[in-house]
Amino acid sequence: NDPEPAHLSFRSFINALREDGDLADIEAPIDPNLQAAAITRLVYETDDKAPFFHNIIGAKDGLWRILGAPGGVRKTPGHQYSRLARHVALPPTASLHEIQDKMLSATHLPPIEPEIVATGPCKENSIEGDDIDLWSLPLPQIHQSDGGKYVQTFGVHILQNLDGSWTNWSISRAMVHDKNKLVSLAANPQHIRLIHDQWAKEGKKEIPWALAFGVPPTAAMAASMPLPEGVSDPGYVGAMCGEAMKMVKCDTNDILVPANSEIVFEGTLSIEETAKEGPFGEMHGYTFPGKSIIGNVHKITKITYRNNAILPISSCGRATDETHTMLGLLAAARIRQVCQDAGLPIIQTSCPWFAHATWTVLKVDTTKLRALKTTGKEFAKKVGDLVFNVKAGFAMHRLILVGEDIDIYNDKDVLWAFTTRCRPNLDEVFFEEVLGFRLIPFMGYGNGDPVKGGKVVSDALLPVEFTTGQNWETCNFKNAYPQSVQDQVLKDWESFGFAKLQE
Ligand SMILES: Cc1cc2c3c(c1C)C(C)(C)C[C@H]1C[C@@H](C)[C@]4(C(=O)NC(=O)N=C4N2C[C@H](O)[C@H](O)[C@H](O)COP(=O)(O)O)N31
Ligand SMILES: [K+]
Repeated sequence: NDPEPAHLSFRSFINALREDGDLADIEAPIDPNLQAAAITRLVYETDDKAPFFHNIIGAKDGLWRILGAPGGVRKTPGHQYSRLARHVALPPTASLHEIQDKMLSATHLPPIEPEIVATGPCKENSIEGDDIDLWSLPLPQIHQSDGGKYVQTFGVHILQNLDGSWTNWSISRAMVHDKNKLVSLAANPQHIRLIHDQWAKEGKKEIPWALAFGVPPTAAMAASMPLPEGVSDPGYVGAMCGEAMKMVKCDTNDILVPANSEIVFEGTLSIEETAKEGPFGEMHGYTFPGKSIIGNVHKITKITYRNNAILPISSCGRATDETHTMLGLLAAARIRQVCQDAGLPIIQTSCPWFAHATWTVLKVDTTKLRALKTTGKEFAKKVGDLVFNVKAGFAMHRLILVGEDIDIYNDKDVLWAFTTRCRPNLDEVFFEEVLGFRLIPFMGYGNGDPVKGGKVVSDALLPVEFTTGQNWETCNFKNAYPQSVQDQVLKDWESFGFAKLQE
């Protein structure tokens, strides 16, 4: 067991899940070819416990056990988001808004730079040079039609800009390309792409790189979040946790990795060498068999790993997996921050799972809105012009504006407001000149430019909310009856033979 708490140690995190009754310890031999990912996929689709595979067929010398669904959702009422909460040292009952708040909490704090330690658990074992043969490892096949073995679906890529003033962590998938090579996808406007292009412009041939699996959970959350360019993840996470992240230097380059990482791939990201990447079962729920694109090649010079190392995997696809609960939720969080920093009256933002991280719902402070003396059209354009031109907004293709009476983390509330308060076309502002997200099928496999436009701000605020405020009575049990009648109904409810009401 690690001395660090769950948010700072992947192993402590797994133990915390077990204590929460949120871990399925699976001792049976499990095939890394499809079986582990298929179990993980069904876990996401049934909101069940995180699967921990102790006996992966083909595992040797401690490589590896597998943990699936690190950021999945639970069906346990009141504890639906406890796995995400454990990533950020919040209680298992934490709400999505509280998890977003925690991830935004260091936005205006000075960074707490990492502490460099001489060694750590990630150095317990190593393989280097010609001894590296990824094909000999129990590589997971995540989906049947993937173009290769996606060993990387939940590790953290670590790169620095040219002068080392910025360290970027990010999660991007990568598949095995050769015995010591991976090929990854990171397109514009991702920071891996931006850093890659910076080095290329200086005529460099390769970039020092590391890929750390099984990092402190808070680090995985930060890696999934679009922090502003130039904000180093280690210092941000240090400020968030109130203590320096313990990092060790790679043996074959100067990149720093979390000292208790389960597995570390050290090496370089090639500037010139590219290879076919994909297809991959995507976050929007589709695989287009046989469709591959060109990715960047990473060359591994050394692998270091803990005894009995654990590989985390995300078997992404139809909701609800980490590409919705982390990518979507945290992009929405940054959209809130960007709006607030621009002085817009946005108090909460959500990313409904059913929208597969293509929608962000923004809750507006309509008292402040009325003080702006603006109209729906004007306000929607203002929000879209801001959000669709910052990195945090790149994956989102619809923003929905709603008032305070909507619980934006409740799908029924969101859809009720959207279907009844937003008049198609008249209450919507369309954006065709902004960056679009190719991975969404209506973009990459649809009509029109795959990487430009196709975005909209849907104003689901009624005009009266811009002038004098809500003038309607919601026609539901809580709002259409006097409290005395509601109390009587609730008192009699079960005695009349009805089922116990959920809280
Ligand atoms: C949590 C998560 C986030 C992901 C991905 C995944 C998971 C689990 C997996 C690997 C399962 C699936 C794909 C899906 C795919 C989108 C991609 C990717 O392959 N390429 C990419 O460019 N961005 C991805 N992200 C989003 C990315 O981490 C965030 O955008 C983050 O802000 C990047 O950091 P910077 O802002 O500092 O640039 N992958
Ligand atoms: K990031």
